[in-house]
Amino acid sequence: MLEVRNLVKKYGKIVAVKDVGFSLENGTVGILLGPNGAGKSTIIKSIAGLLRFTGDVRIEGMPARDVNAKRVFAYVPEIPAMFEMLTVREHMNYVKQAYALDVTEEEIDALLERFELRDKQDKLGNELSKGMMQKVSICCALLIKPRVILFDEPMVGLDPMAIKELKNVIGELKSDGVTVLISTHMLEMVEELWDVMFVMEEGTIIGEYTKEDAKGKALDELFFGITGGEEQWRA
Ligand SMILES: Nc1ncnc2c1ncn2[C@@H]1O[C@H](COP(=O)(O)OP(=O)(O)OP(=O)(O)O)[C@@H](O)[C@H]1O
Repeated sequence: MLEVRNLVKKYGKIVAVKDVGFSLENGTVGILLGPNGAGKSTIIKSIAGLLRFTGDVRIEGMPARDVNAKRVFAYVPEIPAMFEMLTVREHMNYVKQAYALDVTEEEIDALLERFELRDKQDKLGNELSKGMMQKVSICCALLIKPRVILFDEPMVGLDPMAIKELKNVIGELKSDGVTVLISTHMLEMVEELWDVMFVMEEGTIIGEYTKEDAKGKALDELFFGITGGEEQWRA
């Protein structure tokens, strides 16, 4: 479960996130939608503990900064950060050791296989394409077996096979009761996955809809309805 209360983030005089609050139950997929600059990444980075902010963020009921919360939390950033001199497999082993995970080499093999990285496992971080880095980042996040996972624009830069696999993974996480929050512009990619949609504009959540509220409407139809139409979005 993920709970966010009274989240405010300022960059100097710019108030990027204005008193945002929402919660996501176990086994639900929340989607953060909104135009460029709405504050989506700032929310994701605040939850991930990468920014100073005011407010309260709880992971499985624990303050997000608590080490026990961090143990069950994973974050896949928009721009993957690699260790230049570690191979793909060494990245996985690094996470395994840092989190003292009880995962086998076979489990690592299976994850690498899923994301077509098995034959790239000996490549160094600085020898990878952006899409490969993203896939390594996803594999490292999944290795933790998190209870709460955040994805910032996860589909951008992935090839169709990886997008398909990622969608399968998100479906499996959901069935396993994991809480998933995804920030994205690619509405069509998350159409079958979402349970709750949070529409952001200028640092606030201006609309929150569940799949039941949507009554079969497509995600883009709902989104453009709330934000004032497709023309405004494209402007
Ligand atoms: N490091 C920073 N310093 C100053 N202002 C920032 C910084 N990062 C973001 N902002 C500002 O905060 C606001 C929210 O930005 P944020 O990146 O959270 O939006 P976003 O919804 O994720 O946008 P996008 O869809 O373009 O990724 C914007 O006005 C942006 O200019």
